[in-house]
Amino acid sequence: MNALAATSRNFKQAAKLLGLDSKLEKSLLIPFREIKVECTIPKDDGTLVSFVGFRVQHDNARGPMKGGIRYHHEVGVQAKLSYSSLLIILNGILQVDPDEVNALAQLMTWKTAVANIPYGGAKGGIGCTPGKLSKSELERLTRVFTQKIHDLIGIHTDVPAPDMGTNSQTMAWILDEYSKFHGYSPAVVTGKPVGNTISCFKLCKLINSKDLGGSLGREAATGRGVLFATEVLLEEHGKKLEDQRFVIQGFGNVGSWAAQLISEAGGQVIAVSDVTGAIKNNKGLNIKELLKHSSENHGIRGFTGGEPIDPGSLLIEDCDVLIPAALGGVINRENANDIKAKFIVEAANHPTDPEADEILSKKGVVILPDIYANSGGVTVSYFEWVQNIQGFMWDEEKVNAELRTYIIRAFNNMKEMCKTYNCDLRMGAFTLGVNRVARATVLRGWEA
Ligand SMILES: NC(=O)C1=CN([C@@H]2O[C@H](COP(=O)(O)OP(=O)(O)OC[C@H]3O[C@@H](n4cnc5c(N)ncnc54)[C@H](O)[C@@H]3O)[C@@H](O)[C@H]2O)C=CC1
Ligand SMILES: O=C(O)CCC(=O)C(=O)O
Repeated sequence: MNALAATSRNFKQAAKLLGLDSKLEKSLLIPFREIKVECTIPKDDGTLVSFVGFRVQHDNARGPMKGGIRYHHEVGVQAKLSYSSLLIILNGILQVDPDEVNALAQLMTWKTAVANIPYGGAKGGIGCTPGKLSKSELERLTRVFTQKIHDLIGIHTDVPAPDMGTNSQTMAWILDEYSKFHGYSPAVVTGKPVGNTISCFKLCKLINSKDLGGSLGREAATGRGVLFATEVLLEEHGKKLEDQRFVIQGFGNVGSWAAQLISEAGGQVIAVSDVTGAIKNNKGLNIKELLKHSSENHGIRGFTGGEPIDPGSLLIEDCDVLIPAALGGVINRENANDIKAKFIVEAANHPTDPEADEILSKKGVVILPDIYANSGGVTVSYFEWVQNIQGFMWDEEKVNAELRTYIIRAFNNMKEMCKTYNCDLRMGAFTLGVNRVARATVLRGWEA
Protein backbone atom coordinates (compact mmCIF):
# COMPACT_ATOMS: atom_id res chain seq x y z
CA MET A 1 0.00 0.00 0.00
CA ASN A 2 1.46 3.38 -0.89
CA ALA A 3 2.29 5.82 1.89
CA LEU A 4 -0.52 8.24 1.14
CA ALA A 5 -3.13 5.48 0.92
CA ALA A 6 -1.90 4.04 4.24
CA THR A 7 -1.85 7.40 6.06
CA SER A 8 -5.22 8.43 4.67
CA ARG A 9 -6.71 5.07 5.69
CA ASN A 10 -5.60 5.64 9.29
CA PHE A 11 -6.95 9.20 9.16
CA LYS A 12 -10.33 8.03 7.82
CA GLN A 13 -10.62 5.40 10.51
CA ALA A 14 -9.96 8.07 13.15
CA ALA A 15 -12.43 10.47 11.48
CA LYS A 16 -15.08 7.72 11.65
CA LEU A 17 -14.42 7.06 15.34
CA LEU A 18 -14.65 10.81 16.03
CA GLY A 19 -17.84 11.09 13.94
CA LEU A 20 -16.42 13.89 11.78
CA ASP A 21 -18.69 15.50 9.26
CA SER A 22 -17.72 14.35 5.73
CA LYS A 23 -17.00 17.91 4.51
CA LEU A 24 -14.68 18.56 7.44
CA GLU A 25 -13.04 15.19 6.86
CA LYS A 26 -12.37 16.06 3.23
CA SER A 27 -11.02 19.50 4.06
CA LEU A 28 -8.64 18.05 6.68
CA LEU A 29 -7.31 15.52 4.19
CA ILE A 30 -6.61 17.85 1.26
CA PRO A 31 -3.22 19.60 1.55
CA PHE A 32 -3.15 23.37 1.94
CA ARG A 33 -0.48 23.76 -0.76
CA GLU A 34 1.84 21.56 -2.84
CA ILE A 35 5.01 23.11 -4.22
CA LYS A 36 7.16 21.46 -6.89
CA VAL A 37 10.28 23.20 -8.15
CA GLU A 38 13.08 22.45 -10.55
CA CYS A 39 16.54 22.97 -9.08
CA THR A 40 19.39 23.14 -11.60
CA ILE A 41 22.96 23.54 -10.36
CA PRO A 42 26.42 23.39 -11.90
CA LYS A 43 28.33 20.35 -10.68
CA ASP A 44 31.95 20.82 -9.58
CA ASP A 45 33.09 19.87 -13.11
CA GLY A 46 30.91 22.62 -14.63
CA THR A 47 28.18 20.37 -16.11
CA LEU A 48 24.59 21.26 -15.29
CA VAL A 49 22.40 18.84 -13.38
CA SER A 50 18.70 19.15 -12.51
CA PHE A 51 16.76 17.90 -9.52
CA VAL A 52 13.12 18.18 -8.48
CA GLY A 53 12.24 19.50 -5.04
CA PHE A 54 8.91 19.36 -3.24
CA ARG A 55 7.36 21.04 -0.25
CA VAL A 56 3.90 19.91 0.74
CA GLN A 57 2.21 22.18 3.27
CA HIS A 58 -0.60 20.10 4.66
CA ASP A 59 -2.45 22.09 7.33
CA ASN A 60 -2.02 25.29 9.34
CA ALA A 61 -5.12 25.38 11.55
CA ARG A 62 -3.04 25.10 14.76
CA GLY A 63 -0.09 27.26 13.71
CA PRO A 64 2.81 27.54 11.24
CA MET A 65 3.39 24.39 9.24
CA LYS A 66 6.35 22.33 10.42
CA GLY A 67 8.34 19.41 9.12
CA GLY A 68 11.62 18.11 7.79
CA ILE A 69 13.37 18.28 4.43
CA ARG A 70 14.63 14.96 3.12
CA TYR A 71 17.43 14.40 0.58
CA HIS A 72 17.27 10.84 -0.69
CA HIS A 73 17.57 9.18 -4.07
CA GLU A 74 14.46 7.25 -3.27
CA VAL A 75 12.63 9.73 -1.13
CA GLY A 76 9.39 7.93 -0.61
CA VAL A 77 10.49 4.54 -1.74
CA GLN A 78 8.91 1.85 0.32
CA ALA A 79 9.99 -1.70 0.12
CA LYS A 80 7.61 -4.00 -1.75
CA LEU A 81 5.55 -1.31 -3.43
CA SER A 82 4.69 -1.18 -7.09
CA TYR A 83 7.35 0.71 -8.97
CA SER A 84 4.93 3.20 -10.49
CA SER A 85 4.10 4.68 -7.10
CA LEU A 86 7.74 5.10 -6.19
CA LEU A 87 10.60 7.05 -7.62
CA ILE A 88 9.85 8.37 -11.05
CA ILE A 89 12.72 8.97 -13.40
CA LEU A 90 11.86 11.46 -16.10
CA ASN A 91 14.44 12.49 -18.67
CA GLY A 92 17.18 11.55 -16.26
CA ILE A 93 15.79 13.81 -13.54
CA LEU A 94 15.25 12.15 -10.19
CA GLN A 95 11.85 13.05 -8.82
CA VAL A 96 10.53 12.69 -5.33
CA ASP A 97 7.27 10.79 -5.24
CA PRO A 98 4.74 13.53 -4.41
CA ASP A 99 2.40 11.01 -2.77
CA GLU A 100 5.10 10.09 -0.27
CA VAL A 101 5.86 13.72 0.62
CA ASN A 102 2.14 14.34 0.89
CA ALA A 103 1.76 11.44 3.34
CA LEU A 104 4.72 12.64 5.40
CA ALA A 105 3.28 16.18 5.51
CA GLN A 106 -0.08 14.84 6.67
CA LEU A 107 1.63 12.79 9.39
CA MET A 108 3.34 16.00 10.60
CA THR A 109 -0.08 17.66 11.07
CA TRP A 110 -1.30 14.85 13.34
CA LYS A 111 2.12 14.55 15.06
CA THR A 112 2.37 18.21 16.09
CA ALA A 113 -1.21 17.97 17.39
CA VAL A 114 -0.43 14.78 19.37
CA ALA A 115 2.58 16.57 20.89
CA ASN A 116 0.28 19.55 21.54
CA ILE A 117 2.72 22.07 20.08
CA PRO A 118 1.31 25.07 18.18
CA TYR A 119 2.05 23.95 14.64
CA GLY A 120 0.51 22.43 11.56
CA GLY A 121 2.29 19.99 9.26
CA ALA A 122 4.54 20.08 6.19
CA LYS A 123 7.32 18.02 4.60
CA GLY A 124 9.74 18.51 1.75
CA GLY A 125 12.38 16.70 -0.16
CA ILE A 126 14.73 16.68 -3.09
CA GLY A 127 15.27 13.52 -5.13
CA CYS A 128 19.04 13.28 -4.99
CA THR A 129 21.76 11.02 -3.64
CA PRO A 130 23.49 13.22 -1.07
CA GLY A 131 26.43 10.79 -0.76
CA LYS A 132 27.20 11.28 -4.46
CA LEU A 133 27.27 15.09 -4.27
CA SER A 134 30.21 17.08 -2.93
CA LYS A 135 29.69 19.45 -0.02
CA SER A 136 29.74 22.47 -2.38
CA GLU A 137 27.22 20.79 -4.75
CA LEU A 138 24.92 20.10 -1.80
CA GLU A 139 25.27 23.70 -0.70
CA ARG A 140 24.38 25.01 -4.19
CA LEU A 141 21.39 22.64 -4.40
CA THR A 142 20.12 23.73 -0.98
CA ARG A 143 20.51 27.40 -1.86
CA VAL A 144 18.67 27.03 -5.21
CA PHE A 145 15.85 25.11 -3.49
CA THR A 146 15.61 27.88 -0.87
CA GLN A 147 15.54 30.58 -3.58
CA LYS A 148 12.60 28.77 -5.20
CA ILE A 149 10.53 28.43 -2.01
CA HIS A 150 11.69 31.37 0.17
CA ASP A 151 8.47 33.37 -0.13
CA LEU A 152 6.35 30.32 0.77
CA ILE A 153 8.18 29.45 4.00
CA GLY A 154 8.70 31.72 7.02
CA ILE A 155 8.81 31.99 10.81
CA HIS A 156 5.01 32.14 11.05
CA THR A 157 4.22 30.25 7.83
CA ASP A 158 6.28 27.09 7.41
CA VAL A 159 9.42 26.17 9.35
CA PRO A 160 11.60 23.38 7.85
CA ALA A 161 13.97 21.09 9.79
CA PRO A 162 16.35 18.18 9.08
CA ASP A 163 15.14 14.72 8.03
CA MET A 164 16.82 11.82 6.20
CA GLY A 165 19.91 12.95 4.31
CA THR A 166 19.93 16.49 5.71
CA ASN A 167 21.49 17.90 8.87
CA SER A 168 22.30 21.06 10.79
CA GLN A 169 24.64 22.25 8.00
CA THR A 170 21.75 22.05 5.50
CA MET A 171 19.65 24.16 7.89
CA ALA A 172 22.47 26.75 8.20
CA TRP A 173 22.54 27.13 4.38
CA ILE A 174 18.73 27.53 4.23
CA LEU A 175 18.89 30.12 7.03
CA ASP A 176 21.61 32.06 5.21
CA GLU A 177 19.87 32.00 1.82
CA TYR A 178 16.46 32.89 3.31
CA SER A 179 18.04 35.74 5.30
CA LYS A 180 19.33 37.33 2.05
CA PHE A 181 15.70 37.94 1.08
CA HIS A 182 14.09 38.56 4.46
CA GLY A 183 16.83 39.73 6.87
CA TYR A 184 18.48 37.56 9.53
CA SER A 185 15.83 35.02 10.52
CA PRO A 186 17.14 32.17 12.69
CA ALA A 187 13.61 30.95 13.52
CA VAL A 188 12.86 30.12 9.86
CA VAL A 189 14.42 26.68 10.30
CA THR A 190 15.12 24.46 13.30
CA GLY A 191 17.79 21.82 13.84
CA LYS A 192 20.47 24.46 13.29
CA PRO A 193 24.10 23.86 14.31
CA VAL A 194 25.41 23.99 17.84
CA GLY A 195 29.14 24.23 18.48
CA ASN A 196 29.77 20.61 19.38
CA THR A 197 27.81 18.88 16.60
CA ILE A 198 29.43 19.93 13.35
CA SER A 199 32.95 20.46 11.99
CA CYS A 200 33.57 23.97 10.69
CA PHE A 201 36.79 24.32 8.64
CA LYS A 202 39.71 24.33 11.07
CA LEU A 203 37.74 25.96 13.88
CA CYS A 204 37.45 23.77 16.94
CA LYS A 205 34.15 22.31 18.12
CA LEU A 206 32.87 24.18 21.16
CA ILE A 207 30.71 22.69 23.89
CA ASN A 208 27.60 24.79 24.55
CA SER A 209 28.13 27.20 21.63
CA LYS A 210 24.65 27.86 20.22
CA ASP A 211 25.82 28.77 16.71
CA LEU A 212 23.10 30.46 14.60
CA GLY A 213 20.47 29.81 17.27
CA GLY A 214 20.54 26.01 17.23
CA SER A 215 19.11 24.47 20.39
CA LEU A 216 21.13 22.25 22.66
CA GLY A 217 19.54 18.82 22.65
CA ARG A 218 17.90 19.02 19.17
CA GLU A 219 20.43 16.69 17.54
CA ALA A 220 19.63 13.90 20.03
CA ALA A 221 15.98 14.84 20.51
CA THR A 222 14.23 12.29 18.30
CA GLY A 223 16.32 9.44 19.75
CA ARG A 224 15.84 10.77 23.28
CA GLY A 225 12.09 11.04 22.69
CA VAL A 226 12.15 7.40 21.51
CA LEU A 227 13.88 6.45 24.78
CA PHE A 228 11.35 8.32 26.95
CA ALA A 229 8.41 6.90 24.95
CA THR A 230 9.80 3.35 25.20
CA GLU A 231 10.33 3.71 28.96
CA VAL A 232 6.77 4.86 29.58
CA LEU A 233 5.35 2.08 27.36
CA LEU A 234 7.42 -0.63 29.06
CA GLU A 235 6.52 0.69 32.49
CA GLU A 236 2.84 0.47 31.56
CA HIS A 237 3.42 -3.21 30.71
CA GLY A 238 5.28 -3.84 33.97
CA LYS A 239 8.65 -4.20 32.24
CA LYS A 240 12.05 -2.58 32.71
CA LEU A 241 14.20 -1.23 29.90
CA GLU A 242 17.25 -2.96 31.43
CA ASP A 243 15.66 -6.38 30.83
CA GLN A 244 14.88 -5.81 27.15
CA ARG A 245 16.78 -6.78 23.97
CA PHE A 246 16.53 -4.18 21.21
CA VAL A 247 16.94 -4.40 17.42
CA ILE A 248 17.30 -1.11 15.52
CA GLN A 249 17.00 -0.55 11.76
CA GLY A 250 18.89 2.61 10.71
CA PHE A 251 21.96 4.09 12.35
CA GLY A 252 21.67 7.72 11.25
CA ASN A 253 20.59 10.61 13.44
CA VAL A 254 17.57 8.89 14.97
CA GLY A 255 18.79 5.27 15.10
CA SER A 256 22.25 6.03 16.46
CA TRP A 257 20.98 8.38 19.19
CA ALA A 258 18.26 5.92 20.15
CA ALA A 259 20.86 3.11 20.33
CA GLN A 260 23.27 5.20 22.38
CA LEU A 261 20.68 6.45 24.87
CA ILE A 262 18.99 3.05 25.24
CA SER A 263 22.31 1.35 25.89
CA GLU A 264 23.31 4.08 28.38
CA ALA A 265 19.99 3.48 30.14
CA GLY A 266 20.85 -0.24 30.48
CA GLY A 267 18.98 -1.75 27.50
CA GLN A 268 20.78 -4.34 25.40
CA VAL A 269 21.01 -3.45 21.70
CA ILE A 270 21.66 -6.80 20.03
CA ALA A 271 21.37 -5.93 16.32
CA VAL A 272 21.59 -2.82 14.15
CA SER A 273 21.50 -2.16 10.41
CA ASP A 274 22.16 0.72 8.07
CA VAL A 275 22.44 1.09 4.30
CA THR A 276 25.90 -0.57 4.39
CA GLY A 277 24.86 -3.77 6.22
CA ALA A 278 23.64 -5.34 9.45
CA ILE A 279 25.44 -6.55 12.56
CA LYS A 280 24.40 -8.71 15.52
CA ASN A 281 25.82 -9.64 18.91
CA ASN A 282 23.58 -11.67 21.23
CA LYS A 283 25.53 -10.40 24.24
CA GLY A 284 24.82 -6.78 23.24
CA LEU A 285 26.68 -4.51 20.82
CA ASN A 286 29.13 -1.98 22.21
CA ILE A 287 27.33 1.10 20.89
CA LYS A 288 30.15 3.55 21.72
CA GLU A 289 32.57 1.45 19.64
CA LEU A 290 29.97 1.05 16.88
CA LEU A 291 29.45 4.84 16.73
CA LYS A 292 33.21 5.37 16.41
CA HIS A 293 33.48 2.72 13.68
CA SER A 294 30.46 4.11 11.83
CA SER A 295 31.74 7.69 11.79
CA GLU A 296 35.23 6.62 10.69
CA ASN A 297 33.98 4.23 7.99
CA HIS A 298 30.76 5.93 6.80
CA GLY A 299 28.64 3.02 8.00
CA ILE A 300 28.51 0.00 10.25
CA ARG A 301 29.85 -2.50 7.70
CA GLY A 302 33.11 -4.10 8.85
CA PHE A 303 32.46 -3.64 12.59
CA THR A 304 34.21 -6.50 14.36
CA GLY A 305 32.24 -6.34 17.63
CA GLY A 306 29.48 -8.54 16.19
CA GLU A 307 28.56 -10.98 13.42
CA PRO A 308 27.41 -9.60 10.07
CA ILE A 309 23.83 -10.74 9.30
CA ASP A 310 21.53 -10.43 6.28
CA PRO A 311 20.00 -6.90 6.46
CA GLY A 312 16.81 -8.41 5.02
CA SER A 313 16.35 -10.53 8.14
CA LEU A 314 17.05 -7.80 10.71
CA LEU A 315 13.38 -6.97 11.28
CA ILE A 316 12.54 -10.60 12.05
CA GLU A 317 15.40 -11.15 14.51
CA ASP A 318 14.41 -12.52 17.92
CA CYS A 319 14.19 -9.53 20.31
CA ASP A 320 11.84 -7.79 22.75
CA VAL A 321 11.69 -4.32 21.16
CA LEU A 322 12.06 -3.58 17.45
CA ILE A 323 12.85 0.02 16.48
CA PRO A 324 12.57 0.83 12.76
CA ALA A 325 14.52 4.10 12.35
CA ALA A 326 15.10 4.35 8.60
CA LEU A 327 12.61 4.02 5.74
CA GLY A 328 8.83 3.86 5.45
CA GLY A 329 6.79 0.75 4.61
CA VAL A 330 9.43 -1.73 5.82
CA ILE A 331 7.00 -3.69 8.01
CA ASN A 332 4.40 -5.07 5.65
CA ARG A 333 2.29 -8.15 4.95
CA GLU A 334 5.38 -9.94 3.58
CA ASN A 335 7.26 -9.96 6.89
CA ALA A 336 4.70 -9.13 9.62
CA ASN A 337 3.95 -12.78 10.41
CA ASP A 338 7.65 -13.47 11.02
CA ILE A 339 8.27 -10.56 13.40
CA LYS A 340 9.24 -11.86 16.84
CA ALA A 341 9.41 -8.58 18.81
CA LYS A 342 6.76 -8.01 21.46
CA PHE A 343 6.94 -4.22 21.05
CA ILE A 344 7.56 -2.07 17.98
CA VAL A 345 8.55 1.55 18.58
CA GLU A 346 8.19 3.50 15.33
CA ALA A 347 11.12 5.90 15.24
CA ALA A 348 10.85 6.18 11.43
CA ASN A 349 7.83 7.72 9.74
CA HIS A 350 5.16 5.21 8.61
CA PRO A 351 7.37 2.12 8.85
CA THR A 352 4.29 -0.14 9.23
CA ASP A 353 1.64 -0.78 6.57
CA PRO A 354 -1.99 -1.00 7.75
CA GLU A 355 -2.06 -4.62 6.54
CA ALA A 356 0.92 -5.40 8.78
CA ASP A 357 -0.80 -3.53 11.63
CA GLU A 358 -3.70 -6.00 11.43
CA ILE A 359 -1.44 -9.05 11.38
CA LEU A 360 0.70 -7.78 14.28
CA SER A 361 -2.30 -6.80 16.35
CA LYS A 362 -3.67 -10.37 16.04
CA LYS A 363 -0.28 -11.64 17.22
CA GLY A 364 -0.50 -9.34 20.28
CA VAL A 365 2.44 -7.13 19.25
CA VAL A 366 2.16 -3.65 20.78
CA ILE A 367 3.04 -0.83 18.36
CA LEU A 368 3.96 2.63 19.56
CA PRO A 369 2.95 4.72 16.51
CA ASP A 370 5.27 7.12 14.67
CA ILE A 371 3.17 10.25 15.24
CA TYR A 372 3.76 9.75 18.94
CA ALA A 373 7.01 7.75 19.18
CA ASN A 374 9.19 10.05 17.06
CA SER A 375 7.63 13.34 18.16
CA GLY A 376 10.68 14.21 20.29
CA GLY A 377 12.42 15.79 17.30
CA VAL A 378 9.67 18.22 16.38
CA THR A 379 9.03 18.95 20.06
CA VAL A 380 12.60 20.15 20.58
CA SER A 381 12.35 21.97 17.23
CA TYR A 382 9.48 23.85 18.84
CA PHE A 383 11.70 24.66 21.85
CA GLU A 384 14.39 25.92 19.42
CA TRP A 385 11.88 28.15 17.60
CA VAL A 386 10.61 29.51 20.94
CA GLN A 387 14.20 30.28 22.06
CA ASN A 388 14.92 32.05 18.74
CA ILE A 389 11.78 34.16 18.96
CA GLN A 390 12.49 35.04 22.60
CA GLY A 391 16.19 35.62 21.89
CA PHE A 392 16.93 33.56 25.00
CA MET A 393 18.77 30.24 25.12
CA TRP A 394 17.94 27.30 27.37
CA ASP A 395 20.50 24.92 28.85
CA GLU A 396 20.39 21.26 27.80
CA GLU A 397 18.99 20.02 31.11
CA LYS A 398 15.94 22.26 30.64
CA VAL A 399 15.45 21.08 27.04
CA ASN A 400 15.63 17.40 28.03
CA ALA A 401 13.41 17.81 31.09
CA GLU A 402 10.74 19.68 29.07
CA LEU A 403 10.94 17.01 26.36
CA ARG A 404 10.28 14.28 28.94
CA THR A 405 7.25 16.20 30.24
CA TYR A 406 5.81 16.54 26.71
CA ILE A 407 6.42 12.85 25.87
CA ILE A 408 4.79 11.59 29.07
CA ARG A 409 1.83 13.99 28.75
CA ALA A 410 1.22 12.94 25.15
CA PHE A 411 1.35 9.26 26.19
CA ASN A 412 -1.32 9.84 28.82
CA ASN A 413 -3.48 11.84 26.36
CA MET A 414 -3.13 9.06 23.78
CA LYS A 415 -4.10 6.40 26.34
CA GLU A 416 -7.19 8.44 27.27
CA MET A 417 -8.30 8.33 23.63
CA CYS A 418 -7.66 4.55 23.54
CA LYS A 419 -10.00 4.23 26.51
CA THR A 420 -12.65 6.55 25.07
CA TYR A 421 -12.73 4.87 21.65
CA ASN A 422 -11.70 1.36 22.72
CA CYS A 423 -8.90 1.35 20.16
CA ASP A 424 -5.20 0.53 19.80
CA LEU A 425 -2.36 3.00 20.31
CA ARG A 426 -2.21 4.04 16.63
CA MET A 427 -5.90 4.96 16.62
CA GLY A 428 -5.44 6.55 20.05
CA ALA A 429 -2.77 8.82 18.57
CA PHE A 430 -4.72 9.50 15.36
CA THR A 431 -7.97 10.34 17.16
CA LEU A 432 -6.03 12.62 19.53
CA GLY A 433 -4.26 14.46 16.70
CA VAL A 434 -7.21 14.66 14.31
CA ASN A 435 -9.56 15.80 17.10
CA ARG A 436 -7.23 18.68 18.02
CA VAL A 437 -6.82 19.81 14.40
CA ALA A 438 -10.57 19.48 13.75
CA ARG A 439 -11.35 21.59 16.82
CA ALA A 440 -8.96 24.35 15.71
CA THR A 441 -10.45 24.24 12.20
CA VAL A 442 -14.01 24.58 13.46
CA LEU A 443 -13.11 27.26 16.04
CA ARG A 444 -11.43 29.31 13.31
CA GLY A 445 -14.64 29.05 11.26
CA TRP A 446 -12.95 27.24 8.39
CA GLU A 447 -15.20 24.22 8.05
CA ALA A 448 -17.02 24.04 4.75
N1 LIG B 1 15.83 13.52 12.06
C1 LIG B 1 14.74 13.69 12.79
O1 LIG B 1 14.72 14.53 13.72
C2 LIG B 1 13.53 12.86 12.58
C3 LIG B 1 13.53 11.79 11.70
N2 LIG B 1 12.43 10.98 11.62
C4 LIG B 1 12.42 9.82 10.74
O2 LIG B 1 13.41 8.88 11.18
C5 LIG B 1 13.90 8.16 10.04
C6 LIG B 1 15.42 8.30 9.99
O3 LIG B 1 15.76 9.68 9.87
P1 LIG B 1 17.23 10.22 10.20
O4 LIG B 1 17.86 9.35 11.21
O5 LIG B 1 17.10 11.66 10.43
O6 LIG B 1 17.95 10.01 8.81
P2 LIG B 1 19.51 9.84 8.52
O7 LIG B 1 19.70 10.21 7.09
O8 LIG B 1 20.32 10.53 9.55
O9 LIG B 1 19.75 8.26 8.71
C7 LIG B 1 19.07 7.31 7.96
C8 LIG B 1 19.65 5.96 8.31
O10 LIG B 1 18.90 4.94 7.65
C9 LIG B 1 19.83 4.05 7.04
N3 LIG B 1 19.19 3.37 5.93
C10 LIG B 1 18.85 3.85 4.71
N4 LIG B 1 18.33 2.88 3.97
C11 LIG B 1 18.33 1.76 4.75
C12 LIG B 1 17.93 0.43 4.54
N5 LIG B 1 17.39 0.04 3.38
N6 LIG B 1 18.10 -0.47 5.55
C13 LIG B 1 18.64 -0.11 6.73
N7 LIG B 1 19.04 1.16 6.97
C14 LIG B 1 18.88 2.07 5.99
C15 LIG B 1 20.98 4.93 6.63
O11 LIG B 1 22.15 4.17 6.35
C16 LIG B 1 21.10 5.78 7.87
O12 LIG B 1 21.82 5.06 8.86
C17 LIG B 1 13.17 8.72 8.83
O13 LIG B 1 12.02 7.94 8.61
C18 LIG B 1 12.77 10.11 9.30
O14 LIG B 1 11.66 10.64 8.60
C19 LIG B 1 11.31 11.19 12.38
C20 LIG B 1 11.26 12.24 13.24
C21 LIG B 1 12.32 13.21 13.35
O1 LIG C 1 11.81 18.94 13.68
C1 LIG C 1 10.95 19.16 12.85
O2 LIG C 1 10.44 20.24 12.66
C2 LIG C 1 10.42 18.07 11.94
C3 LIG C 1 10.87 16.69 12.25
C4 LIG C 1 10.27 15.76 11.23
O3 LIG C 1 10.41 15.96 10.03
C5 LIG C 1 9.50 14.63 11.68
O4 LIG C 1 9.11 14.58 12.85
O5 LIG C 1 9.22 13.74 10.86
